[in-house]
Amino acid sequence: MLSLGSDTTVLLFHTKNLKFTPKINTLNADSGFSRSRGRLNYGSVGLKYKHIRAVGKSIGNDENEDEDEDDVLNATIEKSKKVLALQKELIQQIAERKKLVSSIDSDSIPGLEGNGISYESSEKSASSDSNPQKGSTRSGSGSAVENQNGGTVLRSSVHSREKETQDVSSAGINQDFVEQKKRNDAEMASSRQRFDEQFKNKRYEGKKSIRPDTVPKDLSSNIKTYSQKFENLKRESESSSKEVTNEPENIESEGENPPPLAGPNVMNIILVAAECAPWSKTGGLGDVAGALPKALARRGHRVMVVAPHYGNYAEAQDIGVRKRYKVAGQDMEVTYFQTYIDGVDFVFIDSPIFQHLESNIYGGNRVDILRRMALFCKAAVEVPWHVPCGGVCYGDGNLVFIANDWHTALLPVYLKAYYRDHGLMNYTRSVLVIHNIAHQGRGPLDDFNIVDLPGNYIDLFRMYDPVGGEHFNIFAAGLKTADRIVTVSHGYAWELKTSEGGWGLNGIINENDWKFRGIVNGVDTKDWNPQFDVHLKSEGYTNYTLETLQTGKRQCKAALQKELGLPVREDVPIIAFIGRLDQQKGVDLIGEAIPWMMSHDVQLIMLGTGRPDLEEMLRQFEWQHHDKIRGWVGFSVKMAHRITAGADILLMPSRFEPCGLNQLYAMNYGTVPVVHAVGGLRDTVQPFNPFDESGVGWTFDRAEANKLKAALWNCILTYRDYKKSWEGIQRRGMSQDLSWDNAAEQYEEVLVAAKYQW
Ligand SMILES: Nc1ncnc2c1ncn2[C@@H]1O[C@H](COP(=O)(O)OP(=O)(O)O[C@H]2O[C@H](CO)[C@@H](O)[C@H](O)[C@H]2O)[C@@H](O)[C@H]1O
Repeated sequence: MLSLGSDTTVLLFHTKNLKFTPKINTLNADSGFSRSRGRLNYGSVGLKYKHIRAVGKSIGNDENEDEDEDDVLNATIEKSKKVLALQKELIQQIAERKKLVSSIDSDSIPGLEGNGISYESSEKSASSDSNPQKGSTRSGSGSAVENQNGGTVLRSSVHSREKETQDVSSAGINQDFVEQKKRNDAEMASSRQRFDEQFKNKRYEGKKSIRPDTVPKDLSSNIKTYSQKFENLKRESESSSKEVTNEPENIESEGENPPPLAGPNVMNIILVAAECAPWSKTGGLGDVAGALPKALARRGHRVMVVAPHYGNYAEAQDIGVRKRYKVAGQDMEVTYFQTYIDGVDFVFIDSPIFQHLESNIYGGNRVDILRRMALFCKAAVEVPWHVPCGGVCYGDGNLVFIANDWHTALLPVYLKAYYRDHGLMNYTRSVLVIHNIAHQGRGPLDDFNIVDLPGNYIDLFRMYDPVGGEHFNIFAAGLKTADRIVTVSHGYAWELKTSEGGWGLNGIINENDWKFRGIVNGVDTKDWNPQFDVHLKSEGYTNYTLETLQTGKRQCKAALQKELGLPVREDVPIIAFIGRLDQQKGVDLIGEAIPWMMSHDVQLIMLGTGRPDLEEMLRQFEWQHHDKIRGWVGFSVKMAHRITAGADILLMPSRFEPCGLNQLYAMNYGTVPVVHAVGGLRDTVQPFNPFDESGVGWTFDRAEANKLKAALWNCILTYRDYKKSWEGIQRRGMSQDLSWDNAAEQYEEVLVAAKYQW
């Protein structure tokens, strides 16, 4: 019989399933060998399954086989126990680490007052190990301590903070600190890496231990028994770990889940936006800020959204952290509110200048808005240092910010000017997303004084165009400074590089083409899903699915007609428009087409706010055609959902449309889009082809009323006379995977590219 020395770190197996090359240290030949077994060393992938036996197929008598299977089972259970012990140990470490960090004063970040950043806090906050600054041991400023996991944290005092402020040089940055910080960085990074690896390996081992696909194939017959025993062990472990702390519940249960989809690319991501649904929303940006982070979190990343605190949000708690920042020479205090929903940390920055603006986010004069956005970006960059989420700050290692539109385009600039230029936040990157290039944060060059940057930074903002002459342009500076640029569709990515579509920034975008990419937005399939939509649960509306499309939609249509006081008729097509009333959305083209539309048997429902003349136009049309038109002037999320469900056709004659979300929502609800083939609309609405019954809507190639009418007419005809084709269009629209998951995967590629860019 061929046997193995039982203490050898060895493998004996002849399985085709395991592809690594084993080291055979000891191998004793014997007669009557019936199977191979031994120990596996997975060292090359960081796993040490020293006590698992890999059992080869087959040969041998039954008695031995039973015995061996028992052995195998016992070995597997033994191994499971060990993995659980490891998990417990990890949980214990986390609990201890939490205790440690909560006892640490976070005020260890040096003052950068000359650049408008000041640090005066009266609270205690936890700090992450990954923040190299916090490990600074500059004399008098604090003492670095190594925590159990190899991370380093700093104790500092109010005294030390004052001293730091005095030490700030005329350039605004403490040079002593920077030098010391650079020396510490390497040490800190390797200590961080040690911790990460230790953590990762333990998590991985935990996962490996129970995923059937990681158990050698020959054990498959035992998996059932094994799983049963493992479940018992797990339950045991669950009850004991809950006593330690409630947070690691996730970590422990990770053993049950597959590894994160992001695999080794898992990182810390902070999306920063001026609006975030459902708390604040004027349009698509709010939707994206509310949904994309959740999809990134589903891939295994640690994700945070930072938005201003415009109102009192029931879910968010004041975490008691206070910081002060200077904006245009004025000292401003911010506080932080935080909540955790669907795997994402939502952090709201509170300041008197944001309060009560929830329905007027971009209100006020140019300077007011600029001051708000400057304060917001300054505070947002430091959130990973100051705001503990689940007890631990994100820190600035392995971190990527996602800034959005001109409102947060200052963030990449601050990240560079205040930190990266001074050897701080070395492992932090920024990505800037263009949702709409038409708004750029333009102003006179004097606006540079408001953003508090070193004089040499003015050139990043300086722009010239034939209309505005020389001016100050925030978007331009953000695009140049960000590590990567994304826009929200491929079509718009192409358009942005043209003089017609780039709105003066096409030159910069072309120069930075190497770091620029289009990624089509997705749909929040929890919020915008006819099956679960909370706005369809009352007043005659109903939830529906692909299977119940016909009955469900019919019921929603009747409820909508009833709610709006239109004749309740099943046979008349309802045409809808939802959106901001401005030049971009082409509402005026609908206005031009209304006399023609009214000559046909249709109903038209328009929901929007914006330009006063266009709002007035909506009211007028309703007044003139009261039996056929409803023009709802206002912002109503509930009505947007109900219209999307109850209408047959959604009109989007946008002059330009970076992506467009309403057409995606419409298709999800079996509502057929008729759109101008531009930007993201062209990417997402495949025109109907009656010959092969393909496509999901209608498109027209120029933003002109006649083109709109022609496309709409074909659509109405199909609705009336070709019911089968109509249903096919609806079904194809609903069957698409429009979720954020695809987009999140592509964002991840961009974030990884940014991470490895130096
Ligand atoms: N009166 C009203 N009442 C209730 N809800 C209303 C409303 N008016 C608009 N909405 C809602 O606001 C959102 C609008 O999203 P869009 O993507 O169509 O446009 P927006 O131009 O704001 O976004 C920009 O950013 C997004 C996100 O990247 C891009 O898709 C888009 O092309 C770009 O112009 C939708 O959720 C819509 O239902």
